[in-house]
Amino acid sequence: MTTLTPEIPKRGMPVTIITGFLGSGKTTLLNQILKNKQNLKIAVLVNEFGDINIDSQLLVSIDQDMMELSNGCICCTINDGLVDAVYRVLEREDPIDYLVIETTGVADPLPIILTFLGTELRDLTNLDSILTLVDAETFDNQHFQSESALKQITYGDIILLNKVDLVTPEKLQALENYIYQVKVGAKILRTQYAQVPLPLILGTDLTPKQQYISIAEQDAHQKHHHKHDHHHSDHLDNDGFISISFQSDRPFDVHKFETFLTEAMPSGVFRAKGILWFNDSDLRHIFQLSGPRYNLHADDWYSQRKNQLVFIGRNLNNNEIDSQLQKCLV
Ligand SMILES: Nc1nc2c(ncn2[C@@H]2O[C@H](COP(=O)(O)OP(=O)(O)OP(=O)(O)O)[C@@H](O)[C@H]2O)c(=O)[nH]1
Repeated sequence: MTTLTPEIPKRGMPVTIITGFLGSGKTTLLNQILKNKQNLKIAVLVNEFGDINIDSQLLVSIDQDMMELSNGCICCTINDGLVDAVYRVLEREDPIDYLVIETTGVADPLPIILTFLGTELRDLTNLDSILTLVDAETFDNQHFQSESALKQITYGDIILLNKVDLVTPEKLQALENYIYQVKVGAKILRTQYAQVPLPLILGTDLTPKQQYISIAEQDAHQKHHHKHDHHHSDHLDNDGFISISFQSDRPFDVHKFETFLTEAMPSGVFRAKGILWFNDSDLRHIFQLSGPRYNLHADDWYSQRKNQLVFIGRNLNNNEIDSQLQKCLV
């Protein structure tokens, strides 16, 4: 990772949007940016699909420049929340150099792009680039039967083909060929743990703004004539992903939890993450499940001990997951 900081243009607060499907490495990239930002004052906006914000607790630096938007997706249900949050960043007394937004894994980037280029935010901000993470291990030409996963590539100014450590060179080449088919002339960077020199991804001014401004103007014109707003994203219906959360002030029995993972995890779960408290440990355990893999790693508690878990997938039964987890509590 180079230590150079990018040249940031002066007009309007630059904004970079990080998108990519569930578990592709968005929070990992955000952490790389925060670790290597040097003197750049970066504000971070993290949007999570579930009603508990796990990601914000896993960021390297959590301070007043970080805002969470949980319990909905900024591309649809809580778009107003996005606008308000951006205004709060703009109104800060000590000016911010750069805003980075992490979207949910099921977000359609277009409504978010249009929020920046089709409102008065257009003059106050400078949409710099859309970065799209692609999980090289789990992504294929079925793109999880998710329209959003495909749109994330279509609207990505830079595609970070991540997790290259988990696949063969042949699979990587095949994926690149597929991405070039979906997006002619795509800019693809191969990454492991989203490591990339910051000047390659920040301050690049790659978003084709004029193109989106025309779409926004067309939308406004159609709205004026009472036509349907076709850029409202209905991805939740299309893609069928739902999120289930579990919280408890009691610890888990580690063996029971492991049995849950190996024997009772519903097959519809595509992504899970959590901060776990086990009765026989003084450490907090970060739990990550993404596609076929899961891992647990331990570090110190910074907050009151409790269990917090989020499961994202299709056809999930809240009661079933809840009762399985209740049984793991001590
Ligand atoms: N082996 C490997 N694991 C990776 C790589 N990048 C990220 N991961 C792991 O993949 C899991 C998911 O990474 P995140 O950065 O949380 O993914 P995300 O896109 O933010 O996930 P959501 O916010 O839930 O959509 C974590 O366990 C990461 O440590 C990589 O390049 N190689």
